Amino acid sequence: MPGSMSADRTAGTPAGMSAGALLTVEDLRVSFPGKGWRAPRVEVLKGVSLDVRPGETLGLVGESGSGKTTIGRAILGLVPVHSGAITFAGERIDRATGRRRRELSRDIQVVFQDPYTSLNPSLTIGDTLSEPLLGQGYGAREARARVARLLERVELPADAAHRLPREFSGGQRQRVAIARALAIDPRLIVCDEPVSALDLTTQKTVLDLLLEIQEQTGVSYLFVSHDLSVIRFMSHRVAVIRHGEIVELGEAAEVTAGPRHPYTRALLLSAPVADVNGQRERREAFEREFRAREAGTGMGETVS
Ligand SMILES: Nc1ncnc2c1ncn2[C@@H]1O[C@H](COP(=O)(O)OP(=O)(O)OP(=O)(O)O)[C@@H](O)[C@H]1O
Repeated sequence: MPGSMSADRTAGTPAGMSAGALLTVEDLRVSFPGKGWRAPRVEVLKGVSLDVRPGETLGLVGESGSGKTTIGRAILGLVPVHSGAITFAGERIDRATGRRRRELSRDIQVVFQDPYTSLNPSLTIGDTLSEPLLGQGYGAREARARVARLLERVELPADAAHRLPREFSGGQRQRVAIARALAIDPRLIVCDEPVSALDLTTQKTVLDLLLEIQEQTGVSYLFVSHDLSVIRFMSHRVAVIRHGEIVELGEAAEVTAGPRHPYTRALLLSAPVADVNGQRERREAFEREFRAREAGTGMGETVS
C-alpha cells in the first residue's frame, strides 16, 4: 500500500443510506443470458443497494468479476435492469431511454480505465474536448474558450488542444479523459478503475487531481477499484461487493480499518486481483457502448 495514499476522508460523514442522496440504487438485480443452449440466466447483481451523496465519493471495491462495472453500466443505462430502482436527483432513471438518456449524460459522466483506448486517436485533444460541448449546443468560440479552461483545470498546457493523444503519456491522457468527463459540468462521475493502468506515481497525481476537482466543483464520484488503498484514499464511504452483493457499506475508515465482514478482511490482505473472465474486453465494451450512446448512434440503447 503506498504510504502517500494512507489518509482517509471519513471525518464527519455518517455511514448508511441517506435521504439527501444524489444517486440511489435500491435492490438492483441484473442478469445476463447463460452460455450455451437453454442455459439459465446468470444473476450478476443480486439486490444491490447503495447511494451517493452530493459532493461525496463512494468507493466501490471488490475482486474481479464481482459486479462493479455492471453497477456503473446499469446507472448509465447500458444494461437492462431486471428489478430494483435507480434514482438520480429525485428522478427514476432505470427505464430512461433515447433522448432522455442522452440528456442524462450531461449530469452523469464516466472516466474509464484505459487512457490508451478511451481517446479517439485521430482527434486532437481540442476536438475531443469540444465534442460534448458542441453536442450540448455550445457555439464554436464558446467551446474553444471552455476547452482552454478545461486544459488549465487538469494542468495540461494550452497547446495540448492542437495535439493528438499519441503525443501524451498515460497520465496525461487520463487528464484529458477527466477533462472530457468534466466538460459539461456533470454532477456525478462514475470512475471505473481510473488509475489502475497507470504507474504508482502517476496514480497519485491523477487521484490528487480528482480530489481537487471535487473540492472546487462539488461533483460526486462513484469510484470503482479493486485496490483498497486507492479506495481509502479517495472515498468518504466505501461499499464492498462480492458475487453481486454488497457485503459491507460504511465510513471509509471503519470499513478499511475495522472491517466487519470476513471478505473485507480478506480483501485487505490480498494483492491486486489478476485479470480474469475477460476483464479488459468487458471494460472496452463498456466504453464503446457509452461513447456510441453519447454520440447518438443508437448503439447501447439496451434498456427497454
Ligand atoms: N454482457 C455480459 N454478458 C454476460 N456476462 C457478463 C456481461 N457483463 C458482465 N458479465 C459477467 O458479470 C460478472 C461481473 O462482471 P463485472 O464486469 O461487473 O465485474 P467487475 O467487478 O467489474 O470485474 P472486473 O474488475 O474484472 O472488471 C462477470 O462474471 C462477468 O463475466
